[in-house]
Amino acid sequence: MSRRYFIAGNWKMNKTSSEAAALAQGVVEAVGNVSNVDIAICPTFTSLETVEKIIEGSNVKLGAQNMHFEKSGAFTGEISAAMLRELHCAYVILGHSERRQYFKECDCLINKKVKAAVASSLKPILCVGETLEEREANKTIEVVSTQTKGGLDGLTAEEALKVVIAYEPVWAIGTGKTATPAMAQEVHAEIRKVLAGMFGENVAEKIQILYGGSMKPENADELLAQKDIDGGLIGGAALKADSFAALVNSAVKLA
Ligand SMILES: O=C(CO)COP(=O)(O)O
Repeated sequence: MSRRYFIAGNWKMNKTSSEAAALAQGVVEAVGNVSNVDIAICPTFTSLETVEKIIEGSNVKLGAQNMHFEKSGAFTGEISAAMLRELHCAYVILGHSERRQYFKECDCLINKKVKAAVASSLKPILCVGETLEEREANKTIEVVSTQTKGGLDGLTAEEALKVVIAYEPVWAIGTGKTATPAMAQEVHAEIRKVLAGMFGENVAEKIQILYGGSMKPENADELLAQKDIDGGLIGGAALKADSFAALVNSAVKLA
């Protein structure tokens, strides 16, 4: 496969800076030398600087969990792309279902953030995924296609190559319920078709599409073995260095 595997940890609103430092240290010790798989950890804003100092010089990259699309200004409580770049963030998670659900983020807003991230040389990890209700109404492909198109609207093919997509079925996040490898593969293949339609097949073949939703060491091998699953965006299992390392090692075996 020409695409590299990518394992990213989304720590969500967990870990104080001192706790984050300990976890980052554990991750670096376990997988900091891995070179054939892309690895990132995404702590809270308040821990970015601390974590960056720990992972510096290793193969573990830094990511943030959100950002504002404006460069600066009167946006109390918000963080800009330039602020993240100065802390050496390489990635930013955008459009996570928790942001869509609890903070009412829509495709149009997420699209502005994706464009602002790319313009600042931050790689967006654009999250898409259906709710249980949408899956039961057979709307999975429609929802995921709309979110993918909406999030990437107006990007050039060259810009699209800087984006990572994460398919995260909402009903699988934090629930212990995982999409079966076949279910996930089906949606990943559809996302790649949407990308091919927007940017051409050559570009679509190069874009990493991660799976997220109760991914853990016990189910990772089978998920990662699917043709269009290029890695994982990990929540709960990324909060312990040993389980995160086990996930990275699943990818290492297949790489
Ligand atoms: O939302 C997720 C990653 O962004 C997945 O979370 P869990 O791995 O805890 O299900």
